[in-house]
Amino acid sequence: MKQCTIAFIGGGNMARSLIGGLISNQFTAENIHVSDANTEALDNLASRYNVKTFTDNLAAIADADVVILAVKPQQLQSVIRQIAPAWQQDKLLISIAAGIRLDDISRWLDFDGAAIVRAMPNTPSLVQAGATALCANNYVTSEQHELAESMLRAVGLALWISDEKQMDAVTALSGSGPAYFFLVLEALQTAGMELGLPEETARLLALETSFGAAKMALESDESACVLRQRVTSPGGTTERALDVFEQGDLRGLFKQALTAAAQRADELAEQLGQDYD
Ligand SMILES: NC(=O)C1=CN([C@@H]2O[C@H](COP(=O)(O)OP(=O)(O)OC[C@H]3O[C@@H](n4cnc5c(N)ncnc54)[C@H](OP(=O)(O)O)[C@@H]3O)[C@@H](O)[C@H]2O)C=CC1
Ligand SMILES: O=C(O)[C@@H]1CCC=N1
Repeated sequence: MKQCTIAFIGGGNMARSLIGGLISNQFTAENIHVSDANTEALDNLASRYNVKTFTDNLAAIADADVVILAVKPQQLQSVIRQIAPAWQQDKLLISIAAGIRLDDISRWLDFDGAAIVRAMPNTPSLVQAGATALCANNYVTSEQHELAESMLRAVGLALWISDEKQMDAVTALSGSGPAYFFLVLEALQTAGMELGLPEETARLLALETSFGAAKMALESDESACVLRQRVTSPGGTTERALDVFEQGDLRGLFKQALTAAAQRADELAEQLGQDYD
Protein backbone atom coordinates (compact mmCIF):
# COMPACT_ATOMS: atom_id res chain seq x y z
CA MET A 1 0.00 0.00 0.00
CA LYS A 2 1.10 3.61 -0.40
CA GLN A 3 2.89 5.06 2.62
CA CYS A 4 0.42 7.50 4.07
CA THR A 5 0.79 9.69 7.13
CA ILE A 6 -1.31 8.45 10.03
CA ALA A 7 -2.03 10.70 13.02
CA PHE A 8 -3.27 9.18 16.27
CA ILE A 9 -5.02 11.50 18.67
CA GLY A 10 -4.64 9.77 22.02
CA GLY A 11 -1.59 7.64 22.70
CA GLY A 12 -3.05 5.23 25.28
CA ASN A 13 -3.57 1.48 25.37
CA MET A 14 -5.30 0.95 22.03
CA ALA A 15 -3.17 3.43 20.09
CA ARG A 16 -0.04 1.72 21.45
CA SER A 17 -1.31 -1.69 20.28
CA LEU A 18 -2.11 -0.39 16.79
CA ILE A 19 1.16 1.53 16.47
CA GLY A 20 3.23 -1.47 17.63
CA GLY A 21 1.44 -3.72 15.15
CA LEU A 22 1.76 -1.26 12.25
CA ILE A 23 5.46 -0.71 12.83
CA SER A 24 6.14 -4.45 13.06
CA ASN A 25 4.39 -4.71 9.71
CA GLN A 26 6.60 -2.30 7.82
CA PHE A 27 4.74 0.94 8.40
CA THR A 28 7.32 3.70 8.67
CA ALA A 29 7.59 5.27 12.12
CA GLU A 30 8.27 8.72 10.70
CA ASN A 31 4.87 8.59 8.98
CA ILE A 32 3.12 7.94 12.28
CA HIS A 33 2.21 10.95 14.41
CA VAL A 34 0.84 10.67 17.93
CA SER A 35 -0.70 13.44 19.93
CA ASP A 36 -1.57 13.18 23.60
CA ALA A 37 -1.93 15.45 26.61
CA ASN A 38 0.14 12.98 28.63
CA THR A 39 3.83 13.62 27.86
CA GLU A 40 4.96 10.51 29.71
CA ALA A 41 2.84 8.35 27.38
CA LEU A 42 4.32 10.22 24.40
CA ASP A 43 7.90 9.76 25.62
CA ASN A 44 7.31 6.02 25.99
CA LEU A 45 5.93 5.77 22.46
CA ALA A 46 8.75 7.85 20.99
CA SER A 47 11.49 5.84 22.68
CA ARG A 48 9.89 2.50 21.90
CA TYR A 49 8.69 3.09 18.35
CA ASN A 50 10.42 6.26 17.18
CA VAL A 51 7.12 7.84 16.12
CA LYS A 52 6.70 11.62 15.91
CA THR A 53 4.97 12.96 18.98
CA PHE A 54 2.93 16.11 19.54
CA THR A 55 1.13 17.76 22.41
CA ASP A 56 -0.88 19.84 19.94
CA ASN A 57 -3.60 17.84 18.16
CA LEU A 58 -3.82 20.32 15.28
CA ALA A 59 -0.09 20.11 14.59
CA ALA A 60 -0.31 16.29 14.64
CA ILE A 61 -3.04 16.16 12.00
CA ALA A 62 -1.78 18.99 9.74
CA ASP A 63 -0.29 16.80 7.01
CA ALA A 64 -2.00 13.51 7.90
CA ASP A 65 -3.95 11.47 5.34
CA VAL A 66 -5.65 9.47 8.08
CA VAL A 67 -6.56 10.69 11.57
CA ILE A 68 -7.32 7.97 14.12
CA LEU A 69 -9.26 9.14 17.15
CA ALA A 70 -8.04 6.95 20.00
CA VAL A 71 -9.31 8.92 22.98
CA LYS A 72 -11.97 7.71 25.41
CA PRO A 73 -15.59 8.08 24.23
CA GLN A 74 -16.04 10.80 26.87
CA GLN A 75 -13.27 12.87 25.24
CA LEU A 76 -14.35 12.35 21.65
CA GLN A 77 -16.74 15.25 21.14
CA SER A 78 -14.33 17.91 22.39
CA VAL A 79 -11.44 16.49 20.35
CA ILE A 80 -13.53 16.44 17.15
CA ARG A 81 -14.76 19.99 17.72
CA GLN A 82 -11.16 21.07 18.31
CA ILE A 83 -9.85 19.60 15.03
CA ALA A 84 -12.95 20.51 12.98
CA PRO A 85 -11.75 23.98 11.84
CA ALA A 86 -8.59 22.40 10.39
CA TRP A 87 -10.38 19.56 8.58
CA GLN A 88 -9.70 19.02 4.85
CA GLN A 89 -11.68 17.11 2.25
CA ASP A 90 -8.96 14.58 1.42
CA LYS A 91 -8.45 13.38 5.00
CA LEU A 92 -9.99 10.18 6.37
CA LEU A 93 -11.23 10.23 9.97
CA ILE A 94 -11.28 6.91 11.82
CA SER A 95 -12.86 6.71 15.26
CA ILE A 96 -12.22 3.66 17.41
CA ALA A 97 -14.36 4.90 20.31
CA ALA A 98 -16.82 2.40 21.72
CA GLY A 99 -20.45 3.23 21.06
CA ILE A 100 -20.15 6.64 19.42
CA ARG A 101 -22.08 6.71 16.13
CA LEU A 102 -21.06 7.93 12.68
CA ASP A 103 -23.87 10.52 12.65
CA ASP A 104 -22.68 12.11 15.89
CA ILE A 105 -19.05 12.15 14.73
CA SER A 106 -20.13 13.74 11.45
CA ARG A 107 -22.29 16.37 13.20
CA TRP A 108 -19.45 17.36 15.54
CA LEU A 109 -16.96 17.58 12.67
CA ASP A 110 -19.47 19.71 10.77
CA PHE A 111 -17.66 19.36 7.43
CA ASP A 112 -19.69 18.65 4.30
CA GLY A 113 -18.76 15.34 2.72
CA ALA A 114 -16.23 14.32 5.41
CA ALA A 115 -15.10 10.70 5.00
CA ILE A 116 -15.52 8.87 8.31
CA VAL A 117 -14.91 5.27 9.33
CA ARG A 118 -15.90 3.75 12.64
CA ALA A 119 -13.59 0.91 13.60
CA MET A 120 -13.54 -1.46 16.55
CA PRO A 121 -10.09 -3.04 16.86
CA ASN A 122 -8.69 -4.96 19.82
CA THR A 123 -5.39 -4.99 21.71
CA PRO A 124 -3.90 -8.18 20.14
CA SER A 125 -3.30 -5.86 17.15
CA LEU A 126 0.03 -5.29 18.92
CA VAL A 127 1.13 -8.77 17.86
CA GLN A 128 -0.66 -8.71 14.47
CA ALA A 129 -3.39 -10.93 15.86
CA GLY A 130 -6.06 -8.25 16.12
CA ALA A 131 -9.67 -8.49 14.99
CA THR A 132 -11.28 -5.31 13.72
CA ALA A 133 -14.69 -4.52 12.30
CA LEU A 134 -15.10 -1.37 10.22
CA CYS A 135 -18.09 0.62 9.11
CA ALA A 136 -17.94 3.58 6.72
CA ASN A 137 -20.14 6.56 5.91
CA ASN A 138 -21.17 7.31 2.32
CA TYR A 139 -18.33 9.77 1.70
CA VAL A 140 -15.51 7.25 2.10
CA THR A 141 -13.97 6.74 -1.34
CA SER A 142 -12.93 3.32 -2.58
CA GLU A 143 -9.30 4.36 -2.15
CA GLN A 144 -9.98 5.32 1.48
CA HIS A 145 -11.83 2.02 2.02
CA GLU A 146 -8.75 0.22 0.80
CA LEU A 147 -6.48 2.42 2.93
CA ALA A 148 -8.46 1.83 6.15
CA GLU A 149 -8.74 -1.88 5.47
CA SER A 150 -5.07 -2.32 4.63
CA MET A 151 -4.01 -0.51 7.82
CA LEU A 152 -6.19 -2.68 10.00
CA ARG A 153 -5.37 -5.82 8.00
CA ALA A 154 -1.72 -5.13 8.73
CA VAL A 155 -2.48 -5.82 12.40
CA GLY A 156 -4.85 -8.77 12.00
CA LEU A 157 -8.30 -9.57 10.66
CA ALA A 158 -10.31 -6.65 9.22
CA LEU A 159 -13.99 -7.06 8.31
CA TRP A 160 -16.49 -4.51 6.98
CA ILE A 161 -19.89 -4.27 8.62
CA SER A 162 -22.65 -2.66 6.56
CA ASP A 163 -25.17 -2.24 9.38
CA GLU A 164 -23.68 0.18 11.91
CA LYS A 165 -26.03 -1.15 14.61
CA GLN A 166 -23.91 -4.32 14.68
CA MET A 167 -20.89 -2.36 15.93
CA ASP A 168 -22.13 -2.67 19.53
CA ALA A 169 -22.20 -6.47 19.21
CA VAL A 170 -18.70 -6.34 17.68
CA THR A 171 -17.51 -4.24 20.61
CA ALA A 172 -18.99 -6.77 23.05
CA LEU A 173 -17.48 -9.77 21.23
CA SER A 174 -14.07 -8.83 19.86
CA GLY A 175 -13.38 -5.30 21.18
CA SER A 176 -13.74 -6.35 24.81
CA GLY A 177 -13.13 -10.03 24.04
CA PRO A 178 -9.40 -10.22 24.82
CA ALA A 179 -10.25 -9.37 28.44
CA TYR A 180 -12.55 -12.40 28.67
CA PHE A 181 -9.75 -14.69 27.49
CA PHE A 182 -7.28 -13.08 29.89
CA LEU A 183 -9.78 -13.75 32.68
CA VAL A 184 -10.04 -17.40 31.60
CA LEU A 185 -6.22 -17.59 31.56
CA GLU A 186 -6.05 -16.19 35.08
CA ALA A 187 -8.73 -18.62 36.25
CA LEU A 188 -7.03 -21.64 34.62
CA GLN A 189 -3.68 -20.72 36.14
CA THR A 190 -5.13 -20.18 39.62
CA ALA A 191 -7.13 -23.41 39.51
CA GLY A 192 -4.02 -25.32 38.36
CA MET A 193 -2.02 -23.87 41.25
CA GLU A 194 -4.78 -24.78 43.69
CA LEU A 195 -4.48 -28.36 42.43
CA GLY A 196 -0.78 -28.26 43.38
CA LEU A 197 1.08 -27.11 40.26
CA PRO A 198 3.96 -24.64 40.60
CA GLU A 199 2.97 -21.12 39.44
CA GLU A 200 5.21 -21.09 36.35
CA THR A 201 4.10 -24.56 35.30
CA ALA A 202 0.43 -23.59 35.64
CA ARG A 203 1.04 -20.34 33.74
CA LEU A 204 2.82 -22.03 30.82
CA LEU A 205 0.34 -24.89 30.55
CA ALA A 206 -2.62 -22.49 30.62
CA LEU A 207 -1.01 -20.22 28.01
CA GLU A 208 -0.01 -22.94 25.55
CA THR A 209 -3.36 -24.67 25.92
CA SER A 210 -5.21 -21.43 25.10
CA PHE A 211 -2.89 -20.71 22.18
CA GLY A 212 -3.10 -24.29 20.92
CA ALA A 213 -6.89 -24.38 21.08
CA ALA A 214 -7.22 -21.06 19.22
CA LYS A 215 -4.62 -22.07 16.59
CA MET A 216 -6.26 -25.44 16.08
CA ALA A 217 -9.73 -23.90 15.72
CA LEU A 218 -8.36 -21.31 13.26
CA GLU A 219 -6.59 -23.90 11.13
CA SER A 220 -9.30 -26.57 11.22
CA ASP A 221 -12.31 -26.94 8.95
CA GLU A 222 -14.26 -28.36 11.89
CA SER A 223 -16.46 -26.31 14.17
CA ALA A 224 -15.47 -25.52 17.75
CA CYS A 225 -18.22 -27.92 18.81
CA VAL A 226 -16.65 -30.87 16.92
CA LEU A 227 -13.16 -30.00 18.21
CA ARG A 228 -14.54 -29.90 21.76
CA GLN A 229 -16.19 -33.31 21.31
CA ARG A 230 -12.86 -34.79 20.16
CA VAL A 231 -11.28 -33.87 23.50
CA THR A 232 -14.22 -35.26 25.43
CA SER A 233 -13.85 -39.01 25.91
CA PRO A 234 -17.13 -40.59 27.04
CA GLY A 235 -16.92 -41.16 30.78
CA GLY A 236 -13.59 -39.32 30.93
CA THR A 237 -12.15 -36.28 32.65
CA THR A 238 -13.20 -33.54 30.21
CA GLU A 239 -16.82 -34.64 30.39
CA ARG A 240 -16.76 -34.14 34.17
CA ALA A 241 -15.29 -30.65 33.80
CA LEU A 242 -17.71 -29.64 31.02
CA ASP A 243 -20.66 -30.85 33.13
CA VAL A 244 -19.57 -28.36 35.79
CA PHE A 245 -19.46 -25.53 33.23
CA GLU A 246 -22.90 -26.45 31.85
CA GLN A 247 -24.40 -26.72 35.35
CA GLY A 248 -23.01 -23.27 36.11
CA ASP A 249 -24.62 -22.06 32.84
CA LEU A 250 -21.38 -20.77 31.35
CA ARG A 251 -23.12 -20.19 27.99
CA GLY A 252 -25.83 -18.15 29.70
CA LEU A 253 -23.17 -16.14 31.53
CA PHE A 254 -21.42 -15.32 28.25
CA LYS A 255 -24.74 -14.23 26.77
CA GLN A 256 -25.42 -11.98 29.77
CA ALA A 257 -21.88 -10.56 29.69
CA LEU A 258 -21.94 -9.72 25.97
CA THR A 259 -25.43 -8.26 26.29
CA ALA A 260 -24.23 -6.05 29.16
CA ALA A 261 -21.23 -4.86 27.11
CA ALA A 262 -23.36 -4.10 24.03
CA GLN A 263 -25.88 -2.24 26.21
CA ARG A 264 -23.05 -0.18 27.69
CA ALA A 265 -21.91 0.78 24.17
CA ASP A 266 -25.46 1.88 23.33
CA GLU A 267 -25.68 3.79 26.63
CA LEU A 268 -22.39 5.61 25.83
CA ALA A 269 -23.81 6.56 22.43
CA GLU A 270 -27.03 7.89 23.99
CA GLN A 271 -25.28 9.83 26.77
CA LEU A 272 -22.29 11.14 24.84
CA GLY A 273 -24.05 11.62 21.51
CA GLN A 274 -25.71 14.75 22.92
CA ASP A 275 -24.16 18.03 21.82
CA TYR A 276 -22.63 19.95 24.70
CA ASP A 277 -20.99 22.85 22.85
N1 LIG B 1 -8.45 -0.58 25.17
C1 LIG B 1 -9.05 -1.38 24.28
O1 LIG B 1 -8.91 -2.60 24.33
C2 LIG B 1 -9.92 -0.80 23.22
C3 LIG B 1 -10.28 0.53 23.22
N2 LIG B 1 -11.08 1.04 22.24
C4 LIG B 1 -11.44 2.45 22.23
O2 LIG B 1 -10.22 3.16 22.07
C5 LIG B 1 -10.32 4.42 22.70
C6 LIG B 1 -9.09 4.61 23.57
O3 LIG B 1 -9.10 3.60 24.57
P1 LIG B 1 -7.78 3.31 25.42
O4 LIG B 1 -6.60 3.39 24.53
O5 LIG B 1 -8.06 2.08 26.18
O6 LIG B 1 -7.82 4.60 26.39
P2 LIG B 1 -6.58 5.31 27.11
O7 LIG B 1 -7.17 6.10 28.22
O8 LIG B 1 -5.53 4.30 27.42
O9 LIG B 1 -6.02 6.31 25.98
C7 LIG B 1 -6.58 7.53 25.67
C8 LIG B 1 -5.46 8.56 25.66
O10 LIG B 1 -5.97 9.80 25.15
C9 LIG B 1 -5.42 10.85 25.92
N3 LIG B 1 -6.23 12.06 25.79
C10 LIG B 1 -7.26 12.50 26.55
N4 LIG B 1 -7.73 13.66 26.10
C11 LIG B 1 -7.00 13.98 25.01
C12 LIG B 1 -7.01 15.07 24.11
N5 LIG B 1 -7.90 16.07 24.23
N6 LIG B 1 -6.11 15.08 23.11
C13 LIG B 1 -5.20 14.09 22.97
N7 LIG B 1 -5.15 13.01 23.80
C14 LIG B 1 -6.03 12.97 24.80
C15 LIG B 1 -5.45 10.27 27.31
O11 LIG B 1 -4.64 11.02 28.20
P3 LIG B 1 -5.06 11.01 29.77
O12 LIG B 1 -4.85 9.63 30.23
O13 LIG B 1 -4.10 12.00 30.35
O14 LIG B 1 -6.50 11.44 29.80
C16 LIG B 1 -4.91 8.87 27.05
O15 LIG B 1 -3.50 8.84 27.02
C17 LIG B 1 -11.61 4.43 23.49
O16 LIG B 1 -12.54 5.24 22.84
C18 LIG B 1 -12.05 2.98 23.51
O17 LIG B 1 -13.46 2.86 23.47
C19 LIG B 1 -11.49 0.27 21.18
C20 LIG B 1 -11.16 -1.03 21.12
C21 LIG B 1 -10.39 -1.70 22.15
O1 LIG C 1 -13.77 -1.32 27.66
C1 LIG C 1 -13.97 -0.51 26.75
O2 LIG C 1 -14.89 0.33 26.83
C2 LIG C 1 -13.11 -0.52 25.51
C3 LIG C 1 -13.91 -0.75 24.27
C4 LIG C 1 -13.63 -2.15 23.86
C5 LIG C 1 -12.50 -2.55 24.70
N1 LIG C 1 -12.19 -1.63 25.57
